[in-house]
Amino acid sequence: MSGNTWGRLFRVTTFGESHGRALGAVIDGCPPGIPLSEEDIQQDLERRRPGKHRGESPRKEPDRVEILSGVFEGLTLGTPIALVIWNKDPRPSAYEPLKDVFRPGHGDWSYYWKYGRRDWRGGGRASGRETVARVAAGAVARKVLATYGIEVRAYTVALGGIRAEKWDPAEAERNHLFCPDPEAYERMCARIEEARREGDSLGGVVEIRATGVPPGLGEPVFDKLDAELAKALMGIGAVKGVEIGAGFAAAEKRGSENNDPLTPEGFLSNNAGGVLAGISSGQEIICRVAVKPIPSIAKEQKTINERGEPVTIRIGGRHDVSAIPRIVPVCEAMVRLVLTDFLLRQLALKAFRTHEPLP
Ligand SMILES: Cc1cc2nc3c(=O)[nH]c(=O)nc-3n(C[C@H](O)[C@H](O)[C@H](O)COP(=O)(O)O)c2cc1C
Ligand SMILES: C=C(O[C@@H]1CC(C(=O)O)=C[C@@H](OP(=O)(O)O)[C@H]1O)C(=O)O
Repeated sequence: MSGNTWGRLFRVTTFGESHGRALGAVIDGCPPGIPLSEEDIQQDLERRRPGKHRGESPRKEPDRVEILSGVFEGLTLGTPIALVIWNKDPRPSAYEPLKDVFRPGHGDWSYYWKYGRRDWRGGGRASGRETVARVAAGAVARKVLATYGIEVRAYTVALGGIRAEKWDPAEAERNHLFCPDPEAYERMCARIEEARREGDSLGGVVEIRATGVPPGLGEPVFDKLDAELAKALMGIGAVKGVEIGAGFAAAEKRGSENNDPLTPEGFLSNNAGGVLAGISSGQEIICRVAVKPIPSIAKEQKTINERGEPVTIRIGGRHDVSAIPRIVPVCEAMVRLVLTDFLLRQLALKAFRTHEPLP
């Protein structure tokens, strides 16, 4: 396994480099009969696309997806779905001066040691641009999950030290805000602008919530739902930590505070974040990811080149000040891929348990 494929029953392979010809995904295992159009996928890609706001990379990528296979007369066929997004605005020449220099914090150094050579054009496959393919695949998962009433939404809850105090997704959606607290949103935007002027970058925290998840999704030991969520989210570039439910705060609580009491009307709290013993409890699934500041910054940094010589660099080019907000739809996509895979596994188990006849 080359590490480019995700999932067991709903399998996703992504391909492509940031400054190559195209990126894309092949999805194997999507059930037949799901309505799917390029427009369905496009709406998710639009939220991730660079160049929309100040503080985001100004690279102008239309990020138009083409469905090459697996869909006929507007419905999935059950056969592999191939999606492609052509790169329209690569500018590899901007990376010529960095060709043999390792940018601190990026994948240049570690890719060099793994492969012995690397695509120096913008981080190649280590680029955040790879996530366009995951968001495209995640849109297909969104359509599958919708047939069971499962929805996933994510928002930024902290950025550059500013915390959201409110969770008002309806308001955020109405005004296209990446943060569910409009007041914190304004301060976050100002903080991004400030960091941009200083030639620096910012990190933050994204919270992802999944509603409508039935109890029973997950596996008991290695493929625990929380383990797979953590793996999927940690697999996004710049993500450095994952919490489920109370997460690290659970370590500070007593059992009497941390347990979620059960009543005939349901659970009284959700410190578990919707996962018990690796299997969904039927409560909302809640995860948070810690996103590090963007490594490519205009401020002066010390590094070395491939000959081991010391070099001082200031990185120019078209970089985001923060992976937030563009990472928000990527987090949603990854959670959708995990839930879709587990939904299909549980449906297979349920059909067997109830001995549903085959045609
Ligand atoms: C949506 C998104 C956008 C990103 N934009 C940039 C960027 O403009 N410049 C940059 O140097 N890194 C950017 N990154 C972060 C790097 O891709 C990431 O730091 C790199 O792959 C190294 O991986 P690691 O941070 O997980 O160690 C972005 C990441 C994501 C997910
Ligand atoms: C192009 C996208 O993000 C890129 C992520 C990225 C990186 O190093 O991660 C670096 C920048 O690209 P470039 O290689 O052109 O300098 C960003 O623009 C995208 O997300 O579509």
